[in-house]
Amino acid sequence: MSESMKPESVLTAAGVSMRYRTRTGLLKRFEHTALNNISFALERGETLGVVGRNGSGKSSLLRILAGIIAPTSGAIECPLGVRRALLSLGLGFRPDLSGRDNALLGSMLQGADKREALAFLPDIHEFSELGGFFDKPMRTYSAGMRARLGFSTALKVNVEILLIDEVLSVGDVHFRHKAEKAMLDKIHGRQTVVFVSNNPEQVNTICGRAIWLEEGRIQAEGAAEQVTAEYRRFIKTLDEKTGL
Ligand SMILES: Nc1ncnc2c1ncn2[C@@H]1O[C@H](COP(=O)(O)OP(=O)(O)OP(=O)(O)O)[C@@H](O)[C@H]1O
Repeated sequence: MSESMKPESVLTAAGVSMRYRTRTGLLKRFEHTALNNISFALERGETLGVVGRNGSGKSSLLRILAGIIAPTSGAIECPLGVRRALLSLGLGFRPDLSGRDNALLGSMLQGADKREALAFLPDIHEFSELGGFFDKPMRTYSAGMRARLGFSTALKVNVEILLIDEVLSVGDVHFRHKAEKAMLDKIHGRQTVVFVSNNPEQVNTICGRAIWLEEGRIQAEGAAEQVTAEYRRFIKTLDEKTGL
């Protein structure tokens, strides 16, 4: 491959570890290693899937990639000015504000100026299919409705790296199909995405490359098809062990 054809890393994780300390009693602390020495490079324009069981460290990794929490050791290297947005259920919404105001705030938090953010609102309203609920406080929303608003807002805003945590797993089938199609359009438009899901089929459809996390370590990394097949085999073995 010539120098000019080489994929360009837009973010790298170098030996990232995350240990959570929780106080479990007056003199007792519990320490848990959620991520253990994770290293990978994210190429500009790629869609990287992250699969793994509950508690394997997927959300912790996304929050670290977004810069919301700092790793206990290791580092995330990302050039200054590269905008990252985390799309996650129940994150960052103000329950007493309406969907409209949250969409406005969310767009501005993700780097849009006020005029741009105001101009996004009709499209966000339409894509989310929230109808009259768009002007109701978000505390009245179901989980699926919150996901619709979050997804529709993130879709509109232009960030270099979109970090998506499980949001396609909620909402009804119609919205899921629509969201998947919109994601694929964005991906073809050279959006860089990290996509976390418990659903290997979905990762296979959407992602080119994938990482499988197991107990905070990278268990496999490579073409999405291969990694998800390995992950499925692992789940099947677990199912068999439990007599399922
Ligand atoms: N703030 C926290 N304090 C203490 N422990 C935490 C905290 N956040 C996560 N953990 C622990 O770290 C581990 C990884 O959690 P994480 O949410 O990253 O996993 P996950 O793969 O996203 O799980 P799920 O699929 O269930 O969402 C879990 O054992 C969890 O209990």
